[in-house]
Amino acid sequence: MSAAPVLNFITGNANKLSEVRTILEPAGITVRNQPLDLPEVQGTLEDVTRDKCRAAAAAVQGPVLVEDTCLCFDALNGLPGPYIKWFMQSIGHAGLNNLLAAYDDKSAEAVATFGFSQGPGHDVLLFQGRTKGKIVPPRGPTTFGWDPIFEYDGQTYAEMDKSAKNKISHRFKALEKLRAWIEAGGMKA
Ligand SMILES: O=P(O)(O)OP(=O)(O)OP(=O)(O)OC[C@H]1O[C@@H](n2cnc3c(O)ncnc32)[C@H](O)[C@@H]1O
Ligand SMILES: [Mg+2]
Repeated sequence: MSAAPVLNFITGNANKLSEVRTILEPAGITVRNQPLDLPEVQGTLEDVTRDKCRAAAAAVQGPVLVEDTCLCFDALNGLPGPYIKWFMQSIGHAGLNNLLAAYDDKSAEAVATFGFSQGPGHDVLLFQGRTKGKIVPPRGPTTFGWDPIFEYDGQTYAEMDKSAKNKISHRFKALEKLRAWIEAGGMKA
């Protein structure tokens, strides 16, 4: 019998860590964590995650999992995208709504891109999940980032039960791909 898979998820975000654990642990995958604050380059969603993963592997000198989350507004050709963290910190929920005031199209996509590396010098494998929704004035608890302004099927992420979010979220869809790869023996290759 092979040993149960263990991932070292490098993130400083406690909410992300909690969702990843909730989604992967029922599949028998153990998620450890080192809360390093990694530098994040500018570029495509994939560039950002690849670079973050290489930096994490170099920092811990071993196998790592990282994730970068983007919130892409269709009317703005995908922006703020990977820069959503800085937009959230500087203009908040109201400012993000105001960015779309001039447009009828409020549609947006939440994207999670996980990167896995066996360690320094190894390739970075990407696992991406996308969920479409729309940007609305905030509703629900303000526990996690932009959850209150991202509406999916009539409810904001913040209004949904955690278990409901974890069945349709960008993060869940990306982790389904990661889980399938692990179950196919990918981590041992
Ligand atoms: O250490 P890392 O993993 O980088 O954690 P972070 O908080 O810096 O996260 P990102 O660089 O991926 O930036 C994404 C931003 O989007 C927020 N965010 C990520 N996932 C979210 C989700 O599912 N719902 C709401 N907000 C989310 C998060 O709080 C950040 O402000
Ligand atoms: Mg970050």
